[in-house]
Amino acid sequence: MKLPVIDLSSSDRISTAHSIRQACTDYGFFYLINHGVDEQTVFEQSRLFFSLPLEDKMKFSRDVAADFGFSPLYAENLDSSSSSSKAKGDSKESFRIGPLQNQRNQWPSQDLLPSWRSVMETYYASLLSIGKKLSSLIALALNLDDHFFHSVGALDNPHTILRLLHYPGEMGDSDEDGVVYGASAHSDYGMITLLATDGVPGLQVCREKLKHPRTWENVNHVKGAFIVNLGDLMERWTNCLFRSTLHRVMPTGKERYSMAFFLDPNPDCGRMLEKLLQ
Ligand SMILES: O=C(O)CCC(=O)C(=O)O
Ligand SMILES: [Fe+2]
Repeated sequence: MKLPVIDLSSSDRISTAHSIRQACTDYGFFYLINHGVDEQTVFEQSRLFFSLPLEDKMKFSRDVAADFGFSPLYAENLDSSSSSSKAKGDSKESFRIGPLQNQRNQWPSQDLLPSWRSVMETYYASLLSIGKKLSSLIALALNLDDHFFHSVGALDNPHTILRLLHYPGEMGDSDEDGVVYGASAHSDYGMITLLATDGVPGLQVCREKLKHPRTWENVNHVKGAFIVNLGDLMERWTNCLFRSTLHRVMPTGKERYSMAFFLDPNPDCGRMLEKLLQ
């Protein structure tokens, strides 16, 4: 599948906004290039964490209340329609980092992984800044003022999550409960997701989520590009003009790493929006 490419460094914001509008209407997915971030050292740190023995990783096991920290293999099933309680979860392990100021974040100690926290914090801050730039382009793409998402408070203490992912690469052997996925079919929930992948294939999208049987197309890795996709909230906010596209990760037999940054609004901004629209 050939997704549109958006150049974040282009000085022609109007034409960039036009391309974003087209990409979000047609696909809900696009590549973002020239964003100025090198994610290789972040991938290295992520690999270091996931290479730790399971018992060490479990010490950072997700705090249920805050949803931050480590989540082991099969702990999660992203496909809400696969309701069988027997169904095996997704074949991936993950580590979630919430807003940097959140006290519930779990950080491996300096003795364990000396550069981990600082590398993650720097990456997090860069992604937040890219996400904010992108949201002003998305506002322009919706024929709104480029400060729109700022002015409704969406980007004031936004609800951000950086999710480091590791797919061990085992081929999902199907059992009586069905296939084991890397990440089962889902759409993201919020506003914008910025995804960095390591070049190992597996990510697929389904452009027509209401059509059955579903057709899945591979999303290729483009070196240095983020894969951007929109979440359900953006689809809803735009009355389905922009798409929140169904996607999944299939195991290919190869180990795979990715990092998803979810930029979701401040949970209170809905009230501001409602007032604005009255
Ligand atoms: O690992 C990937 O490429 C996709 C991950 C994903 O879709 C998610 O975490 O929401
Ligand atoms: Fe996703």
